[in-house]
Formats: sequence, C-alpha cells, structure tokens
Amino acid sequence: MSTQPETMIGVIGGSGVYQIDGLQDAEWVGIDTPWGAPSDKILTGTLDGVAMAFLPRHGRGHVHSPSTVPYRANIDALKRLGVTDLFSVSACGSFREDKAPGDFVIVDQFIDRTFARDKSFFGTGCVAHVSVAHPTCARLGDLAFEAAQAQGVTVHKGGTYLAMEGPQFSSVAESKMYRAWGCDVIGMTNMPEAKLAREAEICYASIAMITDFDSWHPDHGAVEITDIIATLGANSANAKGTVARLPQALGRTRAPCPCGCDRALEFALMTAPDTRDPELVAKLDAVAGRVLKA
Ligand SMILES: CSC[C@H]1O[C@H](OP(=O)(O)O)[C@H](O)[C@@H]1O
Ligand SMILES: Nc1ncnc2[nH]cnc12
Repeated sequence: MSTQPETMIGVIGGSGVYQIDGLQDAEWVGIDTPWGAPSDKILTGTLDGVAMAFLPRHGRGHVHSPSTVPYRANIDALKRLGVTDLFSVSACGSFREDKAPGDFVIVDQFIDRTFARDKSFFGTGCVAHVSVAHPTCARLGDLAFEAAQAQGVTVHKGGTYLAMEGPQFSSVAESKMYRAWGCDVIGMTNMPEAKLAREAEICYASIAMITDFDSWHPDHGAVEITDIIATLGANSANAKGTVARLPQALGRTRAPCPCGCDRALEFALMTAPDTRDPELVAKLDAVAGRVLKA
C-alpha cells in the first residue's frame, strides 16, 4: 500500500467562473472555519479519479466585492477539506500590447497594493514569517500552462500581477505607472490569497484571463465593466476546459513539492511554545497543525 498522500485539486473561480462541470459525485458542501464563513459552499467531487474542490471566489451570484472576499476563511476551508494543490482563476487587465484580451497569463510574481484586507493567519501570540519571494508554485504553473495550451488558448508563461484594492478601476495615471513598473496584468483578488495559501502550505498557481487593456492604451480607451463582461464568456469556457485537464496532469498520488511550498512553515514560527496564545493556536489547527503539533 502506498504511503504517499493523495492529490486534492482546489480551484478558486473568479469573475465569470462560478462552477465547474463534469465532477463525479458532485456535492456542494458547507464548511465553517475559525475565520468565519467562506465565500460560498464548496463543490466537491472527483474528475479522472482525482479529488477536486471548487470555490467561487465572489460566491454564486457574485456577492462579495474584492475587498470583502473572506480570503482567510476560503484558504482555511480548502485546507480543512484536504486541498494540496490550488489553482486560482481570475479576470485581469493587461499592461502589454502582446498580451491581449482572451489570452491567459500564468502569473509568477505580484506587487501587492491592497490595504484593506487581513493578510495573515498569524499575529500576536503566534508569529510566523514565510517566504513569498516566489509566491506561486512553478510546478503547478507549468502544468497550468500546458493545460491551457492543450485547450488552444494563447497563454503566456510568467508575468507580474499588480493587486489593487478596488473596487473602482485605476486612473490613467495609475495605469501608466503600473506599466512603467514592469507589471504585466492587474486584478483585485490574487492578494492576499497567494500569501495565505503559502502560509497554509498549499501549492498555488494563478491563471489570469485577460479581459481588457486597463486604461493606459491610447487605442482602447478606459476599461469599462461592459467590455469585461463581453470577454468573460469565452474566457470562462476556456478556463473550464483548462481546469478539466488538470487532474490527469497532476495524477492521484502526490510527491512532495520540489519548490517546497508544502513545507513553507517548517522554520517560520517565531513565537516560543510557552508564550503562544492558546486561542490563536486553536484557530490555526488546519492551517498550521502540521508544525504546531510537532
Ligand atoms: C468583473 S471586473 C473586476 C473584478 O474581476 C476580477 O475578479 P476575479 O479576480 O475574482 O476574477 C478582478 O480582480 C475584480 O475583482
Ligand atoms: N483592468 C482591470 N483592473 C482591475 N481588475 C480587473 N479585472 C479585470 N480587468 C481589470
């Protein structure tokens, strides 16, 4: 009998992606967490023999704004369910002429300009510092790239995602500044999601689907929600097709991540065991149980 852990693929669907199709034994399950309720119930099931868990980031019906998405509850709930490998699917604007609406970008870097969100599971009474120098999992990113290519999507490997607070879009001056900073795409939701996934030792890749040229492009005017909605339909079909290819690509049994995302907390805890806050430690049972029990 194998002692290797089994893969469970998590998918967080963004704007336009509120469910995925084709799961066997599909069931929407409600999960409560010490950080509150997640954005919605989570759709669980199997695809090609691999366990899957899908969570609509904004909730079905698009209830949560980027600032009020319960990011900590979402990541905790997925961890609690057993998710090992997490793919974020999200809409974004592009700062690059060669990255056009309809294209996908496999994001590998972020600039986090969000400011009104809880960004960590840790804090007073249990302090931890994880590395996010490489905030996404290269192994998952490569698999997502290949899956999108096989789906026939024009997909770019690597790119920097500017995470803004929103919900309003950027001014022309901001858009030009982010472009000058070297950013490739912009969205409102991948942070703190990616940081929290790292704290929870879940491998995380971001599939960003371009819907617009934000507001810098002289030939395209300023981004409007109507333009975004027009592109979301095709993007969402391609996203679902890409996601459906992931179980076969990952396989059922799981080896430790070569990037080390699944061991991010190994040396991260700073607070001495005898000075830890028992209440916070109890809340960290799913996210950090592996190292807190040790
Ligand atoms: C619908 S336009 C703005 C909205 O779309 C993106 O959401 P998500 O990342 O969840 O696909 C963007 O970040 C904004 O939240
Ligand atoms: N231009 C843009 N800015 C921020 N979030 C977005 N989501 C889709 N397009 C966007």
